[in-house]
Order: sequence, then structure tokens, then C-alpha cells
Amino acid sequence: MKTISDLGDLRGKRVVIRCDFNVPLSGQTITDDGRIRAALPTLKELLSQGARVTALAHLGRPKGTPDPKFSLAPVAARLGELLGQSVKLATDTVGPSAQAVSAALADGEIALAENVRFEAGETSKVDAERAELAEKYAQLGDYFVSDGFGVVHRKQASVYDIAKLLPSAAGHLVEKEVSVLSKITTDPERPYVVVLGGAKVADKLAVIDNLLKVADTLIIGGGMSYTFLKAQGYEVGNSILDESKVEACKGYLADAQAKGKRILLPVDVRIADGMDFEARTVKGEVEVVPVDAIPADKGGLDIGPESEKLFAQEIAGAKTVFWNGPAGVSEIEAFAGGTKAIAKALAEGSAFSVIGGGDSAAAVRTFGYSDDQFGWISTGGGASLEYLEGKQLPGLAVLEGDK
Ligand SMILES: Nc1ncnc2c1ncn2[C@@H]1O[C@H](COP(=O)(O)OP(=O)(O)OP(=O)(O)O)[C@@H](O)[C@H]1O
Ligand SMILES: O=C(O)[C@H](O)COP(=O)(O)O
Repeated sequence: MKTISDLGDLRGKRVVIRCDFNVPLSGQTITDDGRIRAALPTLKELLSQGARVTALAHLGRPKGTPDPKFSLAPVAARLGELLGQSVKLATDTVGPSAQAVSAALADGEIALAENVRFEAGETSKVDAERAELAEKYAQLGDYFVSDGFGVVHRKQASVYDIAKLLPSAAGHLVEKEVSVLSKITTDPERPYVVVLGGAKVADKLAVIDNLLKVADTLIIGGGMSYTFLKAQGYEVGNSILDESKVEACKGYLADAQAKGKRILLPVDVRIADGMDFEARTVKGEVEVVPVDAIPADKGGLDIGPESEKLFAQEIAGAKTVFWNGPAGVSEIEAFAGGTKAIAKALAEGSAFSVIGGGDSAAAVRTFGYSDDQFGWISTGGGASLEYLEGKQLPGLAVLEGDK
């Protein structure tokens, strides 16, 4: 993989950089700026070399059309503070504003184009549509630097297609992530425990098959767990559920048993009528129930205390732990217990721990842990998981070709 030093002298050169600025927000407030901080080493190096930098990034999952809710405005402001210099945000992604803002850059200046997912071509499954958008991105630079590790598993225009058009290199964050993750992929100290949670159920269920090949134990909490509980025959009320994956989960459970691997699921859960995520409030009373007693009109929003003990015990005996996805809705105090228990077990245990994912990383920092209490806090959620599975990631593979 080429790195920035392979690009030669960048003074006065226009560099397009893909970052992962998909930070957790509460309204317009960034609740964890870890992903922005993680981009600083590469950005500072490019700027100190005198490059003219146009950054591309996404926020959330807007549907290919501008949506003010997903504007990168809070990111531009925070990035400017952290860099100590102004970061001009274009009002569009590749239109007249982005072109003007990018063309006006002086040496050592940086601009940010609006959310790449405001363009339908960005995530299109049609190669020609992505390529057409990538051509427009490529007009904003002479070189491309890929430093958004959290998105390198996406075959998207600003991650993959643009790298085919410009001389390209990996940034320092991508380099560092790959070096840590390759260590635990090729030769993890065992027992190796993978802890999964979060809400991207469809994405993350898809990686379980392959994770079962590498990990000794899979611990499953959070929104992920209800599809498994359903597969075990439990009713899950109005908890997050991917009905279409229930059969697949039955298969994973049988497969794990056949391979002598363990899948640990919650034995109890914290339930309520629901929640208002924006207001960070609970609807109805919070109760703890065993997993066989979730009422039809309530949903599981965190693992319960018995599950916390069970999971913490397993983590304490591990030599390597990879954790992606909160065990519950950790943004709401009443449902943060499970995620806190996992963070505590990792911080106090002796395993080499890697935490992946925007929300998981945000959670541990919110609980007051510092990054150095863990082996590595990865900026990748899905990306780290797919890397661990041994999959080829499009955004990394494309950096290996010559242009
Ligand atoms: N039981 C649950 N029901 C509803 N939402 C849940 C539940 N458990 C966790 N969540 C939510 O999952 C979200 C995080 O999920 P996600 O899969 O995005 O994890 P992540 O660590 O941010 O990884 P990535 O970086 O891949 O997005 C949090 O906002 C949390 O509130
Ligand atoms: O949060 C993430 O994992 C990355 O920013 C990728 O986001 P995505 O899952 O919406 O592609």
C-alpha cells in the first residue's frame, strides 16, 4: 500500500482526502470527536507540507439528496478548532460551491465539501454512476489520500472509485489501523473473544459466519442479540429484530456448536415501552426480565445485570478481545449499564483489547475512560469487523494498484 511519503513533494499540490467524520451527534452537538481527532496527524502533515487540501466525508445515511440534518457544518467547525485554522465548508459536494472553495485554497489551507452522501452516485450499486461522480471529485485534486478507515469496507465513489482516477496513497490513520488489526487477525493470543452489539443488525449479522472461524467465543448483546434470541425461540416484543435473519441465526448457533465455539447471548434484559432517542428519555418504566419473559408490548434496550456478570467473566479470561457495538442504548443512562460493564471488564482485564465503532468508542470516552486504558480504539466499526473476518476491503485493495 502506498503512503503519503510515496506521493513526493506536495507543496502547492491539490490533495483530495477522504476522512471518516461520521461522528455521533446529539442535535447539532458532536458527542465524541474521536474520529475528527484521529484524522489530525495526516491533515496536519499535508497542511504543513503546503498542500491545498479538500476533504470529503459522509455523516449518517442521507438518501442521495441534500438533507440539512446531515450537514457537515458541526464537523467543519470542530475540525477548524482542532486544527487551529479555518475550514471552509462548501454548500454542495461537487457543485459550484465545492469547486470554488477548493480552487480558492492557498498552500496549507483546507476546505470541506458537503456530505458526499448528498450525491446519489456516492453509494450507487451501478459502477458507471459512481465513476461519474468520482470524476467530479477527482477534479478537486491532483492526488487522493484515503484516510477514512471507517469506510474502507464500502465500495463507494469517494472511497473506491476516486482512487482509480488519481495517484493515491493511504494516510497515517489507515496505516495504523491496518497494522493493529492485522496483528490480531493473523496471530491473536487465545482465548480470543469478540463482543458484538449495536444497531446495524443486518450489516453485523453478515460478519458472524467468518468471525466464528477466527474467534473462540462470540458475545452478542445490544440490538444484535434479539434476532438470535428469536432464533432460540424467545419472543422479543418490540425490540430491534431482523426477521429475515432469524433462520441464518439458527444456522450460526448450530455452526458454532459444531465447531466447538461458543456464542454467549444475554440471559436477562432491561426493557421499557420504548425510548425517545433525540430527547434521551425512556418511555414507561425500566424493568429487568429474563429473556423468556419479554412482554409483547415492550422492548429490550440493554442487557440485564446477570448478563453483565456473564459477559464480564468471559472477558476477564480472554487474552485478546475485539469489541464492536454497545450492549444497549448507552446514550441513555438507564440503558448504559451493559456497555459500562463491558468497558470496565476490558479496562481492568489483561487482554489486548481493540474497540471498534463510532458509538462504542464514544461510549467508553463518555464513561470517563482514556484511550490508553485499552489496546487500541479503532475508528472503524463495520470496517474493522470486515477486516477481522479476513475480507478484502475495496478501499484498501484499490490503493494497492498502480496508477
Ligand atoms: N437494544 C438496542 N435497541 C436499540 N438500539 C440499540 C440497542 N443496543 C444498542 N443500540 C444502539 O446501537 C447504536 C450503535 O450501533 P452501531 O451498530 O452503529 O455501533 P457502532 O459501535 O457505532 O459501530 P459503527 O461504527 O459500525 O456504526 C447506538 O446508538 C445504540 O443506542
Ligand atoms: O460509522 C461507520 O461505521 C462508518 O462511518 C461507515 O458508515 P456506514 O455504515 O453508514 O457506511
